[in-house]
Amino acid sequence: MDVDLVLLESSLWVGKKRYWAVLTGWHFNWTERDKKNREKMTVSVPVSEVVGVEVSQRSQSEEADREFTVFYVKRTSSRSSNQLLWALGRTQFSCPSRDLRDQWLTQLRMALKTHSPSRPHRLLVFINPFGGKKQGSHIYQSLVAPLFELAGISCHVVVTERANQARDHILKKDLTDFDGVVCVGGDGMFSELLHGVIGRTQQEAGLSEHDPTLTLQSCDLHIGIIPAGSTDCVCFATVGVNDPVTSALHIIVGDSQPLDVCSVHHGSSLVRYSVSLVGYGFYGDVMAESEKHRWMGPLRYDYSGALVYLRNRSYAGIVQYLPADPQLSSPRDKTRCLSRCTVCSKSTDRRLLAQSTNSSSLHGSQFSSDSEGEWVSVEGRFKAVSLTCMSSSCPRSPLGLSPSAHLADGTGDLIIVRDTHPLGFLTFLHRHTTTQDQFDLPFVDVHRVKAVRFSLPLGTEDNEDEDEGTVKDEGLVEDGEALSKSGSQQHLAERVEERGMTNDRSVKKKDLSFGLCCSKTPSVSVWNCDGEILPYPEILCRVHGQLVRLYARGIEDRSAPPFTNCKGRAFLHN
Ligand SMILES: CCCCCCCCCCCCC/C=C/[C@@H](O)[C@H](CO)NC(=O)CCCCCCCCCCCCCCC
Ligand SMILES: Nc1ncnc2c1ncn2[C@@H]1O[C@H](COP(=O)(O)OP(=O)(O)OP(=O)(O)O)[C@@H](O)[C@H]1O
Ligand SMILES: [Ca+2]
Repeated sequence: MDVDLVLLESSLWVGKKRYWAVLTGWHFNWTERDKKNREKMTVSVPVSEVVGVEVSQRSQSEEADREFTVFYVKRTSSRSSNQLLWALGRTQFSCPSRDLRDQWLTQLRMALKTHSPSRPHRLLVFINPFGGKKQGSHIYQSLVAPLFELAGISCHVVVTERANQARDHILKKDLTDFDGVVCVGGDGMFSELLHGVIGRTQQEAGLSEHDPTLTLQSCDLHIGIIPAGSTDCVCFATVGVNDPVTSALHIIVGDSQPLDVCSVHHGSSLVRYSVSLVGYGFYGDVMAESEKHRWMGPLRYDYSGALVYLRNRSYAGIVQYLPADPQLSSPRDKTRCLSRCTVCSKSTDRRLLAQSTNSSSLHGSQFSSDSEGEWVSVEGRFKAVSLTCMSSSCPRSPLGLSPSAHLADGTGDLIIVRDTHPLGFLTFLHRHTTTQDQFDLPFVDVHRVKAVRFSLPLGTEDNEDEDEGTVKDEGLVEDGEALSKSGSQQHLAERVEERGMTNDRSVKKKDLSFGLCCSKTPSVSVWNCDGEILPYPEILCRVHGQLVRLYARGIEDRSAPPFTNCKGRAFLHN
């Protein structure tokens, strides 16, 4: 039963105003009282959102000895975008006596310990000094580190010197002291942490990541994201805004958001994990093109997007998918996955039930296609084929690639854009930036799925060397590790070009060797996997429900009804 017992209550002063303050296990409330002792507005802070409590920093004086300051999460609106931000609120209280001040300090600190137990105490922080606008180190030092210090979190900070350093650190070093890992960077940095955390967990559980039918072990180590990249899609889609202070506060209060992860396989090897976009055709070509223009920073995507759009390419392929249960939800049901989403909670319940009824546990058990239903096949020419495990909203597209996708329902949304005239495709793209339905177009289909397979029709040029062997055989996976960006990304991009798959330069290369017969546009594209290029078209994707946990709580619903206090009176939530 949810009994909200009073731990401490007394009169307190804030400036010249007198308040009646009440601390229960769940809330710290203070209500202004006028001279006639009538109650005015109450401010209420959930104990779970108290960041810290401090004695007065002023030089010792009798007055200062009776003061304490409470720091807490305060919700504000961004002036430019009207998004909900979290900021640090602070209120300095003055007590009638030093004794009472000490009681408040003790009770508040105790309430924090007992009623907010999932907070991290020690974090491993990786800063990419070169992500986005190269502000990672500055953002961390000026905005984040002071908040962690205030909250009593101790951090081991690694400023990366190379790509994949964070991933390798997580895979190999002793992590026993850490409650979570945090990246200061963009989606690429998040992806490093994702691969490190999943890989480490499977190593310790003795499970092979390469077998797409295995149910992987979900990861306990939480991941925090301080956005400092170019797109920061994972942060935006799980928090609702790209703001370092908001993200730092979600980490401090120990929020926990499960997240679906898609494993991408080629031949008999795992290639990568993805949480946001596995995209072929347009998004693959944009990523391949944008790697050549990294120096432009975040603008490279618009520039490359326009170039690729103007090329007006489409690609032949066979898309097969395993549909999710249509009774549970639909990508066109116009709902949004918000904080405490019921669709995701039901998925959690089903997972827990499956675990408890399975004699051992779900981990390591087989995902059998037979028991999972029938594969559906679609063959044709496509402008874009995209799979996303979540909405993939970002500042460029505030509702995302699939506005009704769920963060933690164990499914992904497959978006198939068939070949169409350029104006139609532009309409589709443009709708990502508005509230218009991008799926309400005759050449677009969207399906909620558990797995996807993509292959090339027989006779497609790339088939010649595609079926030669696994990814490993081609030397693209080193020691069974997932592919990585930057250094190896460069290498991959070169290989892509050599194979004449993505861009005009590659066509020229082919022209040199094959003459006129190959002056047509490339017949295959590449996959964009959360910003990484996969230079072979034939892949199998499987969605793993709630494989990792982030320090986030999903997007908060701004239209939620106002809180009421224990006496039923309306009050302000800080
Ligand atoms: C008319 C305006 C159309 C604007 C269309 C905007 C659509 C935006 C959709 C964004 C979806 C982001 C999904 C997130 C993916 C991340 O995991 C990944 C890693 O960070 N980022 C990208 O792949 C980065 C992908 C970036 C894709 C940018 C595409 C920009 C298209 C611009 C088209 C211009 C046409 C102009 C015609 C002359
Ligand atoms: N010190 C480093 N030097 C070079 N590359 C690095 C370094 N540290 C990390 N990286 C790599 O840089 C890549 C890009 O970084 P990051 O994701 O932080 O920024 P971004 O690409 O600008 O943002 P986004 O991924 O959101 O588009 C990552 O894939 C990461 O592996
Ligand atoms: Ca999902």
